[in-house]
Amino acid sequence: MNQTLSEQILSHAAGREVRAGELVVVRPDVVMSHDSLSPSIIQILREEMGIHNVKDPGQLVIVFDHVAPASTVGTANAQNRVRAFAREQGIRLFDVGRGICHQVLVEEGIAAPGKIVLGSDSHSTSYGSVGAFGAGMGSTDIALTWGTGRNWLRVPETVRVQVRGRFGAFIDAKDLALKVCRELRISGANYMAVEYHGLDWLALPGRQTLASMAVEVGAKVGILPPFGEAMKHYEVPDWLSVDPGASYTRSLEIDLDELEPQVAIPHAVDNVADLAQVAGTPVSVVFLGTCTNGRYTDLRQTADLLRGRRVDPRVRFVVTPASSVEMSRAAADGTLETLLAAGAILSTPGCGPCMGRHMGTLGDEDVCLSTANRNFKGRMGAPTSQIYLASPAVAAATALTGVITDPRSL
Ligand SMILES: CC(C)[C@H](C(=O)O)[C@@H](O)C(=O)O
Ligand code: SF4
Repeated sequence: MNQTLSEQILSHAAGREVRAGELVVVRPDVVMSHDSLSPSIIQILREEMGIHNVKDPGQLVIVFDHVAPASTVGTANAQNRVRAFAREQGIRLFDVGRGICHQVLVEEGIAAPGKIVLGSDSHSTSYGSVGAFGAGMGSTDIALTWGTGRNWLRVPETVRVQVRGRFGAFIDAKDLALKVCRELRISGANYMAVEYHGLDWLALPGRQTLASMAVEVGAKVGILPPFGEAMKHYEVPDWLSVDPGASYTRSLEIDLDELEPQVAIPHAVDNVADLAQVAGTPVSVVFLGTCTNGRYTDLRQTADLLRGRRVDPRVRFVVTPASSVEMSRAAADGTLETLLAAGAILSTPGCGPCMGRHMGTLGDEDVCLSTANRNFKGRMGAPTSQIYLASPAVAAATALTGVITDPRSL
């Protein structure tokens, strides 16, 4: 034994004991793709690889989330082609409005402890929130898996993040994720797994925030052991455990008792500072959403801070729930009503303006405080726009004042 979580999962899949650095050929349990890349995956499969049918339709899932509903005739036609392909091949498809792929696969129980879930999306690290080996791959690799049912992987080395203490008021998993980006930097865990320990008490949404952002330090996988409160209804395979003898490439310790609200400053996710350093920066847009922070708990926390107040008139406050399920929960208990009464603009569940393609694209000189995971130049629209990344609590405080604000000061 003496294995990291990734080594255990890949050993199980390979049918032999493997170690970091080895290559394995595996049959992933799930292969996810979305509206953004499925058209090119179909083209690569059929035209470049000359394979007409997918090997195992039951292994595949397609989710329409990136530009959903379609914004142009081109995207509408592309989505229709993917719908026809999925019907013809018998592939499960979650259509427009169901939500962001990473949220949907967790909600549906498709991503589960010990499974290998490959996705045509870099934030497929998200599946590590439930103890799956979740990894992103490009269109060609995903097409190969569609055609053969298999793919190869290099067993990743692992960075261990040992967490102590508890979050202070208005500080949460997003601040921890940004702090990890600050410490490890953008390529600090290139092709590695980031394994979080000491968070058995953390609820599922926070686990998802952490796992989704692992890719921002270059990681192939971001994984939390599937044990503790949030995982008590999950079935964990008996071969998967936390192995005290596992060896890690690097260990990082973070004390939550000392963690301040963190903000990523334009234009890099690892350009992170304590909020105090950027407090008072004026913004024109606040965006609450994405696979990192668009869940019910994020909406609820924001609504609690906005209740009975109005968003600053200089700010467009865009809210995009991560899924239809999260949105329904927020509708059922008045969370949405509170957000709307405060002046929020509500959009269809999905990626929303995260990639700048629709529903809130930034114009020249716009400054956005976003709960997303990336703030690269031009990511949400105009190259002259700027994106700051922070937690939902910071987003709420900033929406109220029109300048980057510490929620503890409200
Ligand atoms: C469109 C997709 C391939 C992309 C990704 O891989 O992450 C997107 O989801 C993103 O967040 O930039
Ligand atoms: S919400 Fe943003 S980061 Fe997440 S999958 Fe969609 S585009 Fe990518």
